[in-house]
Amino acid sequence: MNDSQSEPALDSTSAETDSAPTSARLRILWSFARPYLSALLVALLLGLLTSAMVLASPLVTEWVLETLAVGGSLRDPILILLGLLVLGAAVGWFQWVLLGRLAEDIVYDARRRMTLRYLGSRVFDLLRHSPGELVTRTTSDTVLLNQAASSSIIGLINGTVTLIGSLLLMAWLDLPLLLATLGAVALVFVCFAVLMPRIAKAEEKAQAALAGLGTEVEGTVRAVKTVKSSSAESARYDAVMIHAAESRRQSMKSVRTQAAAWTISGGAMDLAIIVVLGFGAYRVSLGEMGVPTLVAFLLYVWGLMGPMMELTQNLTTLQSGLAAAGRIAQIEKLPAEDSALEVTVTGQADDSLRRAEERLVVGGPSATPVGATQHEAASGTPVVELRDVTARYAEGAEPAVVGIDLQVPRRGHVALVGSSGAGKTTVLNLMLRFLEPANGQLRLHGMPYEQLTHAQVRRAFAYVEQETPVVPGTIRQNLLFTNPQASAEDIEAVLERLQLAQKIQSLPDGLDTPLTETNVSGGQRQRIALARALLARPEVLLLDEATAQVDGITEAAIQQTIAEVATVGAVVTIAHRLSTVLDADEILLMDGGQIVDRGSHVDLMGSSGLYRELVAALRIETQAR
Ligand SMILES: Nc1ncnc2c1ncn2[C@@H]1O[C@H](COP(=O)(O)OP(=O)(O)OP(=O)(O)O)[C@@H](O)[C@H]1O
Repeated sequence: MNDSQSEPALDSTSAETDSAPTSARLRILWSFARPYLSALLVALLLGLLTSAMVLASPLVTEWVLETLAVGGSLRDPILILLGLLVLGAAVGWFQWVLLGRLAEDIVYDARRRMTLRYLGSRVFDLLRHSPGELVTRTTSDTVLLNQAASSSIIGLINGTVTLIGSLLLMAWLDLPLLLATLGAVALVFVCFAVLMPRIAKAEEKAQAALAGLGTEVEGTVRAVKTVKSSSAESARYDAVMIHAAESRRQSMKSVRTQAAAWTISGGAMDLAIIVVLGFGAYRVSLGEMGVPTLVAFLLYVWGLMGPMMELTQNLTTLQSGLAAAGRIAQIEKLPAEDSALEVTVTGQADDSLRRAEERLVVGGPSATPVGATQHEAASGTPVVELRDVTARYAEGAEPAVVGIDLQVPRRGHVALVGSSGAGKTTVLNLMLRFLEPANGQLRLHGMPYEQLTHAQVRRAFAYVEQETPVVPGTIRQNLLFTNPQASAEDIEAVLERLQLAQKIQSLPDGLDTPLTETNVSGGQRQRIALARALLARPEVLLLDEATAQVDGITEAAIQQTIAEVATVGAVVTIAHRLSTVLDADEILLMDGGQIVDRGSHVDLMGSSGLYRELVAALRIETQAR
């Protein structure tokens, strides 16, 4: 039994992180930056060097002016100024590149981990989330995170150092003038302290609206045919635009507040310059200070805006980054299929990434196929077996199937039939280990599923879904992703057999044409899925027949595929067609989550009223066609 099905799922409302204390959010953010500590330290050092050069320039300027006043040689101070300029530019360039790379490394690493977490998570826990929401977390949240975890940390430190350094040097140059400036500096700080939280809140809300926008657009595009055929464009437009309008409203709030903050602070600093100029000129006239000192002081006042801007901008970035880090960290709540796939999205000082990559990407030793031993083959051990299996989709929910006993022989065709909701798809979900049983056991070649990895179990199967979704990529990639080793001859033969060769030749790039919903028909897409299953040479082919009408060629292709595979391996179908039922070696009749009868078509026609009803319905459907 696997009771971990009840673990909390990812919180789609983000309410938890929103209420998390800043210290917890900072810890999450830091966990993203920590692996790059050495690069961060170098960037910080370079930043401090730049600050030192920025701070030194006015003093050297003062020296130039003083030298000019006494008629000395300007060579040394000018050379030093030029040296500072060149060195500052070089250090600034290097720091820029270093921070840019650091930011990209952080975002790349986060995306890598998130993708592995999605791929390794339990199917139905992942499906509970809207793809749009997961897309936003992987794309835009990671961008907010990278800025916060790299440049904003450095920017905050640099800004603080430059600001404090400037103030100290200004105090050293002339204390009374500094006191006259401090009023303006204090006004700027109060202004930002009051307005910044509002800016951050608005940006956070704009980001949340963006996630909603992604979800709505994604859902609308995906269901565009239903939307159009039900003339629901207006309703979908409204649903999308609510989020777009909210994003604009919040962003405008942020823009207005930022404009106010910058106007007030810019005005305050301009005022400070006028005060310093007036008061400074007065003190020069009294002989209490020299013109060079006044100029140097003014340069510091002009320069003050720089670190203050740096501090406030980076504080805003940090705020958005903290919220994004919180949302990204929630991905860790997606329950993994097994512990080896529990990639930590934060706190990267572990080897979970390597473990998961070995499992999912390079297919380590765990993906070794489980074959039947000669003894098992001889003794007729079923390839797949369900023993008294009960399963539910969520803790506390009604079981979807109860006490299922079922054996799939190594060769032949087993058909599952039953009305809608009878539990047929659930049986396939269990076989593919998308769902864990609450009770009972599944076995592959006599080996309990618990002793095998998910990859080992799945290697035995090829699964043709009813809706056969298009996996992004070319037709060739779609055909080969279960068996990349299939030869060109194999592909050609399978395409010929399923009457796809001509269609594919007619496409502009043949097999290398991207597969989309529009360049092949539904039936052709289904045949491509069958071709993929045939190329995989599975031990067990699982086929969920389309309930909707399929074209004659596709129906014949399905028939042929089942017949061919059943002679060399096992086929389990969810049968929605009379012909499929008639072909089956064993039919399992399901009702209310249980197998209520089993046998051949002839047996069941004699023994089961429910079966006769189902067959009558299929017959009517067939005749109607
Ligand atoms: N993802 C899911 N989450 C929760 N309950 C589910 C889920 N999938 C199926 N169920 C429930 O499990 C039960 C069995 O459903 P299942 O899909 O296995 O039936 P089915 O026989 O395949 O039906 P159909 O022919 O309509 O596909 C139903 O009560 C269904 O509501």
